[in-house]
Amino acid sequence: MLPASPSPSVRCRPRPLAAAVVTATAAAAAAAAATAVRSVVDSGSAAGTAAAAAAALLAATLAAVAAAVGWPRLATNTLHLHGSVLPTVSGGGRSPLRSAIGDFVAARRAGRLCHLYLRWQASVGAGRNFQAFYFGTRVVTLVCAQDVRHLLERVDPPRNVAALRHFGTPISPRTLLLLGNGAGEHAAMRRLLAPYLEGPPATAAVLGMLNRELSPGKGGWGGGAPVDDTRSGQGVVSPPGVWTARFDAWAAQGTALDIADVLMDLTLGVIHALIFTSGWAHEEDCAKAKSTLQDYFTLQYLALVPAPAVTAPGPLRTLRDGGAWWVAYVTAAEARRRARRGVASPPVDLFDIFLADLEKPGGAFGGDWRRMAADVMALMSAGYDTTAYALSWAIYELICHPDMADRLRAEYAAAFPADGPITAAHLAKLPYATAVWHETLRKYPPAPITAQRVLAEDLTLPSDGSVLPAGTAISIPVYLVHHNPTVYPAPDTFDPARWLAAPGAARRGGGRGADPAALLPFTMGPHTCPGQRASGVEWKVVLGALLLRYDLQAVGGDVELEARTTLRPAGLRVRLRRRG
Ligand code: HEM
Repeated sequence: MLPASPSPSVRCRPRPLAAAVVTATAAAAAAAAATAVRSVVDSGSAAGTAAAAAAALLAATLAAVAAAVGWPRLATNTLHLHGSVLPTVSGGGRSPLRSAIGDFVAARRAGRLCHLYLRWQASVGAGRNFQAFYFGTRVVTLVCAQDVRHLLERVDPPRNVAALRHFGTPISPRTLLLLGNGAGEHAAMRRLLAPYLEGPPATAAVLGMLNRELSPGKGGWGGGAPVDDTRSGQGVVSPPGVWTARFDAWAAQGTALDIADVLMDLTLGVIHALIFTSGWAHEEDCAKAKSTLQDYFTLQYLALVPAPAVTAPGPLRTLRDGGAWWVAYVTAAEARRRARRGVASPPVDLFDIFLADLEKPGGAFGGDWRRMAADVMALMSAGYDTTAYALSWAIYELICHPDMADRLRAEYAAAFPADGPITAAHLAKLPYATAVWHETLRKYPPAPITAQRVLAEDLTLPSDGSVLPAGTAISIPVYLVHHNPTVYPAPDTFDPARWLAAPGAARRGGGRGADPAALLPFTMGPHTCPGQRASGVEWKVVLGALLLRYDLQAVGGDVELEARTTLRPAGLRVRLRRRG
């Protein structure tokens, strides 16, 4: 997933009146210092003159430092120069001198970012937008769903590229994740992806992979009576898919699975199938993809931890280039293989679409190979942990709520085909599973704090008319939006039924119905997640396959919310027991 960043990159914009106030204050301080010096000089003592001059210099320096450091707070909170007075969080970040950055870094290290944001929210009041200072720089945090939607859908400011640079620099700085809307490059890329990734082809690719690899074999999806697979007269009985065989073996051995890890592997295979369906034999293909990704992460890690790009010394730069080269090499090798086979027309998968675009004058990639390699890696790495965590959290809640698991099982058993592949039509018959999907994403948004944005122009917030100046960095903790009790009553309760009642009923006092407009796990607007359709299909099929075939049991200690870039159920170990 995209890394959230605390990076304090933008200073509040000075305005002429405020500049005049600060200048006048500094001038007054200097005049006072000069008067002090003059009076000592007039008294005639040489030692006294030197001491007074030093004291005056020190005082002037301190005044200048205080003015510079305190400027954003003074300008915004005291002088109202930026048109908005948002509440400031208590604890760290109350002032430029007591910066929030220490709290942020400590919370991120400890995997407690959501806890920190909840504390901040509590200090300013539920559902209120707020600000925090990071060494004199203010970052505005939007929590009001109406403002978040307006920002993302209508304004769509670019992500904070400086804070995200490490995500794309190793391969290309012009990967999808780092593109603003300049010259329409981002929009062109999304147009290229949309017909496949956001339409029926993605559903078909995900279902194709899962029908094959999660196939229950002779028992059929319902896990009931064996289906006659020998109609062909050849006595062939279809074996379970490779993933089903794996799960069966773990169940037989009573293995306590780190289910999030296991599901990350499975999801990587699904995303890989989206990009490379017509590639090598699938198993081999996935193993290669995994090792490529692992190598890439290792290189990225080695190259980018702690030095920022500008200060990275030679060897680190070389490593970074090594990562770029490696990904470009792997992508080019697959392209060569396909060229030998001949270009598929119409394209079969995303990689075919990318290759065709590269050939086209004026294509979305502008003929740039490295950009394509970067986007292949972006797609591979953006979605595998998020989907896996969404599945893992649902499993955790269903273990805690056996009644919900039973209801879901009954729905899946009725909807999934007794024999043959699962299709989109089968998935459409799962209203309760859809409610559990929404409630899981609400309570545990896999990307709890989305990538920071930077305002290109002044923004008026629709909720209260606050004006945020151009250059302001905006943070969007979706986790807080989803835990706002005025929007979602009893936000800590896992209650899929919210999504079955009439929308908005809760706020009108007529029931528990949740407001879909405040559900933002994939964010909104032009930069919204393009993988949401694929992840939804995978989530439904995998959950159904597991529930129908196994009883799920949690083993081990407490499950903790581990919130760094993504939201992991730390400590969740699950044992499977074959049903029936
Ligand atoms: C439950 C699963 C997932 C969640 C919760 C999720 C969430 C998100 C979020 C919050 C963003 C950032 C949007 C923004 O900055 O406004 C994002 C972007 C992105 N996601 Fe996902 N994602 C998921 C699965 C996937 C999958 C499966 C893929 C790939 C097949 C994927 C590919 C991407 C890409 C490429 C972007 C960048 C889009 C752009 O910049 O235009 N995601 N995702």
